[in-house]
This record gives sequence, structure tokens and C-alpha cells, in this order.
Amino acid sequence: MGGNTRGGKSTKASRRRDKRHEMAEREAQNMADGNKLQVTEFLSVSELANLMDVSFAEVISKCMGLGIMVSINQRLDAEVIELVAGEFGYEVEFIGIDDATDDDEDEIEDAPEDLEPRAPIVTIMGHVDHGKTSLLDYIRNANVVAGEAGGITQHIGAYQVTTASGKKVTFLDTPGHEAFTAMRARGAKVADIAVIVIAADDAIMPQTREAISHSQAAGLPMVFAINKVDKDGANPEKIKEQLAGMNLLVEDWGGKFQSQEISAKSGMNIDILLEKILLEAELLDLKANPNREASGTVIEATLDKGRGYVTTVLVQNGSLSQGDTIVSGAHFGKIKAMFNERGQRVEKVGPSAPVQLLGLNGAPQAGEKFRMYEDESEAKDLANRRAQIVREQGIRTKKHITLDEIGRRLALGNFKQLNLIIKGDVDGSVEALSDSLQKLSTEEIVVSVVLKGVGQITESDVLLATASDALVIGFQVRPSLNAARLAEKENIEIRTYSIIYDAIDELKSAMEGMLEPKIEKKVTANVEIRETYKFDKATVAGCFVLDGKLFRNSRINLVRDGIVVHTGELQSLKRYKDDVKEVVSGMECGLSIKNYSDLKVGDIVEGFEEVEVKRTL
Ligand SMILES: Nc1nc2c(ncn2[C@@H]2O[C@H](COP(=O)(O)OP(=O)(O)OP(=O)(O)O)[C@@H](O)[C@H]2O)c(=O)[nH]1
Repeated sequence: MGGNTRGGKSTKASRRRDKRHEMAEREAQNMADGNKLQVTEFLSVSELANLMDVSFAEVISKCMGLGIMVSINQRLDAEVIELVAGEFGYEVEFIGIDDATDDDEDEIEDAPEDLEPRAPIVTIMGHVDHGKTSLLDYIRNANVVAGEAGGITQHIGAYQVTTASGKKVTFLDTPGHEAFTAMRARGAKVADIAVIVIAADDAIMPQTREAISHSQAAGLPMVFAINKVDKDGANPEKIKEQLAGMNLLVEDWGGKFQSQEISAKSGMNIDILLEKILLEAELLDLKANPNREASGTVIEATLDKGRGYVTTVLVQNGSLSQGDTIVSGAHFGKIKAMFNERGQRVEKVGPSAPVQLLGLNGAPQAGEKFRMYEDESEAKDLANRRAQIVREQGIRTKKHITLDEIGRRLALGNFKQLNLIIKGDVDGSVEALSDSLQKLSTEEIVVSVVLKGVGQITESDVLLATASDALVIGFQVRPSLNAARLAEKENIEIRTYSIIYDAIDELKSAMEGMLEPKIEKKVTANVEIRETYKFDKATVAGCFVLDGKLFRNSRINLVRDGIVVHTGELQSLKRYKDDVKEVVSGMECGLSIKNYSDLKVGDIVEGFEEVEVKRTL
């Protein structure tokens, strides 16, 4: 600690320092003020008891009364803390790790006269192979105007170019919305504008739709780059028509969205695209104050053998200089050197500039905010405290919306919008489901579909759910293995249904706050079909149990490419020649399905049982 006692003058910086210390102290202790508790999430039972000045036994017994078994050192989540504190007559205010350890930067607003225009920050998204990389490469290579020495030689995660009209544009050099969404899932707001690349010789594809949904969810203005117009078979009008079909009317169709036909290969019209981006930026009136301490977002960070941690950051406000001390998440350091995207050393950079820097003591995650601190020991302190919180929270993840949570949030009265991501096996059912679910909107709560589409539930769906706090609804489809893992890690609820009415009914009940205990399918095994044989008209499959336990009397779904093609029962289950009652993970087995013979290599036989699931609250 230290630093706030020096000198008597109350400069802006020292006031900030004092405020920070106050915050830090508060965070360190968590505060009980009258009947109000200010706490960081995940207090332990004993800490909560201390704050309320009651014995931990009383807290434990209250928890038991709520049906939750806890031990004295167990950390409680926000919901439980709220309930238990309520029982003791306390109101709870949660302060997040950032609030708890952040300074008051957000409170010190820049005076309008200090603000200066800044360059727009642009992200490029689109379907695989539609030309994102080619476009980024073309702009990177072509836009070296006179006076801007050196080409862009380094891939540092972002680069800035000067257009023919002399204005600057910063591009995030991480094509694909995964990176973008992952950042957004962490709360980072980096890009100002999204360029959606669509190949004119193709069509609006699933990832195009996803990119559009991601941009809309983030509230980013979009510019459509209709690419590959040099190719035979390119049909830009068809793309515009398809966009119109999605309610996205481009300007030459009388709408508000800018679009530009380009060739990322030949460079045709890319200058016009850049001008359109700048036009969009003008409407946004982007400004920042270059004369203050720097703050911004980490774009990427790596460990370099010779140079230590190398971090690319995007300065979003203020200016960053060599020698400054910054903190990002749980890491800090004094900047030893800075390099631009041309590999040149720079001493100082201002708003919207990407820069690679050396000197941090670790690698912050992409999307993590960073901020400059005047006092190195203070920075160290802050980073260490954060590291401590991160360690404590390590096992916990953010709580996202679940079906059970809907009623509770409604009861709290501040739940205005329920976001859904809907995936289904065919377009018709997706549309039907999405229409019906949207119609469930009431005066209190709007049901909003942030993404709908055909096919398996993917990692990127789960990422979008994380970023937009959405529930994922699958109709006759399943999550991919990676998506399921990610959903578990991020606490995203994926509900899968095989009857549209069930989905509507459940959501409706949840929204009416009266979700009944229900019978739910619990998957007990995933078995992969590796060979098939025809045998007396029936098809017998040679299989491998990927995980879980498959029982002879299990009910099963046959899943092909993530889509449920049949639901029924087993006809037989064998190990070698013998009938068996069950097979477990790692075993080979033979099976056939009752009254069903269309088995294919690669299909997954998913065994499930039906269990009663209680609402948790
Ligand atoms: N003829 C023509 N080909 C193009 C154009 N733009 C890109 N391509 C080609 O299309 C292919 C895919 O381009 P990429 O830039 O790799 O596409 P991408 O969207 O970045 O693809 P991923 O990185 O796989 O998502 C490459 O073979 C490019 O050469 C264009 O304007 N005209």
C-alpha cells in the first residue's frame, strides 16, 4: 500500500488514489453498514456470519432451512448470500471484482472540451472462406500511405491504417467471431463497427447469420462487404435479396445498411469500403481524451522465450507511454518497450491505437481491461488482491440464466428480457418454435431470440449465450461434445426437446413462476456405431461405448450429425455373442434397435432414463 499520504495537495490523481484505497479497504473487509451488507460474491459461511455478527452455526442452520447443506468454510453464491442475509434482516449489495478493486475511472468523466475524435475500431466477421483473412491482408498490405514508413509486418492482433482521405481506421486482426464473442463474453467492448463479409458466389450461410446476430447482440453497426464479385457466378443482388429476407435492407434497396461489392483478391472497391466504414464512424461520433492516463483492452498476450510476456493492447482512452505502469486483471508491470504493428519501437500511443508491449508479469486474457497507475506499488497491490480473488473464485463461474432462475428473477422485478438461442433439426420447426416462444412475451418480460438456426448446438452458440446471458433451446438437436463441455464450464443451460409443445409449455410455466417438478431425460450413455451388418432384415451395429452406461432396457435416441433421427428402445444388447444387461464406457458391444433398421456408421446411440427433476427454488 502507500502513496496516499505523500504531500498535502489534493490533485486529481491523489484524490483517485485515496478513493482507490477506500475501495480497496472496503473490498478487503466487505462492509456491513446498518442493515446493508456490501460484499463481493462468494463469501464463506464464516465471513458472512462475521459480517452479520451472528454465529456461523446460525448461518449453517438457516442454509439447512433453505435445503442447502454447507460447511463453515464453504463459499456461498450470490443467491444464497442474499437469501440468508435476508433472513437476518440484511439487504445485500454485491460489488464485483472490478468494482471491488477498480478505481473510480468511470466516475471521472472527461469534460467535453477534452475530447478529441478517435479512429473507429473495426472487427471483420463472416462465414468460413468468404474472405475475412483476404480482406484483412489486403487492407494491411495495401494501405501504407506515403509518410507512413514501413509495411505492417507484424501480426499483433490489431493494426491501424491510414486511408486515402487521411483518416485512420483500426482493425482487429483476429478474424472470426469466436475471438470477438469470447472477448464480449468477458464484458469487453472493443469494436465500434462490424464488417460482415459475404461471398457473392455463395449465399448467406450459418456463420453469416451468426456474425449478424453477434453484432446485433453487441449493438454494433454493420457494414456488409459483398466479396468475390470478380468471380464467375458472383451474384451480389442475390445476397442483398437474402439480407432483405432477414429484414436487413441495404442502402441501394432503400434500407439503412451500407454495403459494398468488393474483391478482396484484386482489391477492387476496398477503398470505397473503407470510406463507408469511416462514414459509419462519423455517425458514431467517436471521441476520447488523449491527455489522461491510458485505459483499454487486452487483445492478446503470449509468453516469448526471449522477451517475456508480450501483450497487445488497444488503447481506448488516454495515452500510454513507455515507462508507465499498468494493471490488467491480476497482472501488472512497468512498460519496458512498446512496438507498433510495423515492428517499430514507439514511445507513446493514443486512443484507438494497438500496441504490443513488454513488461507485464503475466499474460492477461484477451478481453481483459487494463489501466495505467501512477504508483507502481499501488499497481502491484491491486494486481495481487485481484489474484487472490481470482484464486478464491477459481472454482466458481458466473451464474447465467436457467429455466429455474426465470421465476426468481421475475420475482425480483428487474428482469425485462429473456434471451433465447434456438437450434433445431429443420427450418420449419425452428421457425415454429421461435414464433411460439416469442409470443410468450408479456408486459413484464420480452422473449427475444438472439439467434436461431438449423443444426447442432455449437461452441459458438454457447459463447453467444454467455455473452448475451441466453438460454439455449435445442429441438431434436444436441450440443457437440465441445459445446456441452463449454456450457458446463460457463454454466449455460441447454434445454433439448423433441416436442415443440413441451418447450413452449415449460418456458411458459417458468415465466409464470410456477415450474412444476418434471420428468426429464437424463442421458446415461453415448455409444458410437462403428460397423453395421444386415441380419434377418434387422440391422445390427458394432459399437463402442464412448461414455456412461447403456442398459439393455434403456430408452434411446439415435443421433446423426447432432440431430435426433429416431427415439425408441433397444431390441438387443450383446457382448461378443452373449446377451448382456449393460455395457460401460470403453467397451465394445453389439446392438439393434426395436423396429428400426436405418443405422449408419458414425451415428450415436444415446441411452437415457427419465428422472424427476425438482425446481431448485
Ligand atoms: N476470386 C476471389 N477469391 C477470393 C476473394 N476473397 C477471398 N478469396 C479466396 O477465397 C478463399 C478463402 O478466403 P479467406 O480469406 O481465407 O477466407 P476466410 O473467410 O478468412 O476463411 P477462414 O479463415 O477459413 O474463415 C481463398 O482461397 C481466397 O483466395 C475474392 O475477392 N475473389
